[in-house]
Amino acid sequence: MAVFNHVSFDEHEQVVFCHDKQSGLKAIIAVHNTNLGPAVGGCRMWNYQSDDEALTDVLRLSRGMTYKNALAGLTMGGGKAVIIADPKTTDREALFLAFGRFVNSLGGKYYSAEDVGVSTSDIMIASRETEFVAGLEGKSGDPSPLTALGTYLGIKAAVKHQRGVDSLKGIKVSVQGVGHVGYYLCKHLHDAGAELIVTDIHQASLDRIATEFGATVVAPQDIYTQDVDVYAPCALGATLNDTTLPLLKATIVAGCANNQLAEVRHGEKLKQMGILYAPDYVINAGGIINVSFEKNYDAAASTAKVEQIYNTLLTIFERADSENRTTGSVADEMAKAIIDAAR
Ligand SMILES: NC(=O)C1=CN([C@@H]2O[C@H](COP(=O)(O)OP(=O)(O)OC[C@H]3O[C@@H](n4cnc5c(N)ncnc54)[C@H](O)[C@@H]3O)[C@@H](O)[C@H]2O)C=CC1
Ligand SMILES: O=C(O)CCC(=O)C(=O)O
Repeated sequence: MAVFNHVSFDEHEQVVFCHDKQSGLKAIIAVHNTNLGPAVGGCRMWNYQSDDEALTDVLRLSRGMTYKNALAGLTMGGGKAVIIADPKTTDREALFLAFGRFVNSLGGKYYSAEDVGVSTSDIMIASRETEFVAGLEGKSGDPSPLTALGTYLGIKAAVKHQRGVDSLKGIKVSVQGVGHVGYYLCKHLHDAGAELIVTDIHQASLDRIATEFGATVVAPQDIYTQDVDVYAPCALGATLNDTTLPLLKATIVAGCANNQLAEVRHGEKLKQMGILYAPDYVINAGGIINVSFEKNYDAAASTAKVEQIYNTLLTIFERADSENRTTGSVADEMAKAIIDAAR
């Protein structure tokens, strides 16, 4: 398994492979860039099919955090961790204590938090071994509601830019993945009068959304072909790829998932298809913004900063149009300027 020659290696500062025999923990922590401050990003727990799949994920996710944190105006670098294990594992205490010890061993170069498969209670366990975790109960807590708020405002910005309207009433949105963030996003969209078409691989999560928000439920493979205005990817990454793009009927892609584009060229393809893409790390920054308030938590200040995502996206959309570029390349250029200036 190559690291330095890996296709997703992007001058990462440090990649740490962690193994704890007693708990069985197998994890990888990737510190991408610390120009702006200590690397901060959540921990994902997933049933990776191979170590290489886990490495690819953590390299891509940590790079995304560097760009996300920079563009959100945070004095934090980018990092991420993955734990190679079934996210439904019930015996989690030893695992997260061991994870906390590895995070601690980095001495504050990397701060961890929640991501897919990892909840606030897991991070609370890790916090018994390290101070370098965030998203704790009694402090900033679960980041998902703020990620959902930012994503909802990002959808509004995209609709405003493309159609010139402020309201989401009657707008059809397909949501792929109704977990922590997807649930709160559906609530915002439902309250705003949008029509929801949802999918997930967990029936119980779907039942809740159908009951509470009157959403139409479709099978996972059918989500791409829905006749909707907006497709909101809110599960795992790389769902915008050669197979799915030709199926899309939506004219806007705006969701909370990290690493939505399988490759950069899929951003070009979306542009050619006339589909407005809200760059993932811009629209989904609400959680990390909330986490950045961990030390002196101030809900109003956090919410106000998350609300800035709306204007940041409008700026990106307008620049992409006027310069005839993809929204992703405009966002990357803006983020890189901030990261390089801090070097
Ligand atoms: N939780 C947060 O605050 C943040 C989350 N994100 C990203 O947002 C996405 C969702 O995160 P969470 O809601 O926290 O995770 P989650 O694990 O609570 O929810 C993900 C949902 O997607 C479903 N899912 C998985 N594979 C699927 C498939 N093939 N088709 C349909 N559904 C599928 C899962 O069953 C689950 O319900 C992830 O990509 C995460 O990295 C990004 C920023 C912050
Ligand atoms: O929201 C979080 O839990 C931390 C930030 C993060 O990992 C992310 O934005 O992907």
